[in-house]
Amino acid sequence: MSAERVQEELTRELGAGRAPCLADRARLPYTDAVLHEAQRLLALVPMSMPRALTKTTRFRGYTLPQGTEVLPLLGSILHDPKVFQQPEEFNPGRFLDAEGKFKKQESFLPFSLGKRVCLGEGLARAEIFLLFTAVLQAFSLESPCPPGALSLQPAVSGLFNIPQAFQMQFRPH
Ligand code: HEM
Repeated sequence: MSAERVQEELTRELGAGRAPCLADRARLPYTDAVLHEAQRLLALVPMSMPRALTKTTRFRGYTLPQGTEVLPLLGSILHDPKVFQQPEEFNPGRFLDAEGKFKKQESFLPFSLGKRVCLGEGLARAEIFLLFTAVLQAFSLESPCPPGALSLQPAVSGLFNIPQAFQMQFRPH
């Protein structure tokens, strides 16, 4: 989906007026979908944190001895083509149902899951929503070069996926 189209939809949904608060999330499904899709595509922590097996385990025909290090590949879940078709494309529609309501995806796991799930998930999700909605409601964002020329591939990929640096113009609405 083109950057212009996403921005148009966001401007339509957010409108002008006071900056949204967390209670507004439910009435801003498109915005929520855009923020989920940005997190999915970036996959900030692609390998989660290393684990070690506490006991010898049989898995898919292999015997893995106690102590084996395991790296859960969150990036491969977030880019799984069986769940997210054309996973390298930015498409907020993945998180919307036919009526335009926000649709949860079980495979949306940028914060991992289980006992060691990210402790800051609630805070991070709140901050992302509040910051982006406040900025997008007050400004139009424009790229000095054609948005299609910007690479969505991370500049560095390791423990974290670090996005490419790019320039952006902020114009007040
Ligand atoms: C978009 C932002 C963030 C993402 C995508 C993220 C993602 C993650 C991931 C994937 C893990 C590894 C979980 C695992 O081992 O299975 C983790 C762990 C952790 N995160 Fe975050 N995180 C974010 C922001 C934050 C913030 C803002 C805080 C604190 C205020 C935070 C605190 C922690 C802590 C303390 C752990 C270790 C939990 C444990 O091992 O028990 N994170 N995070």
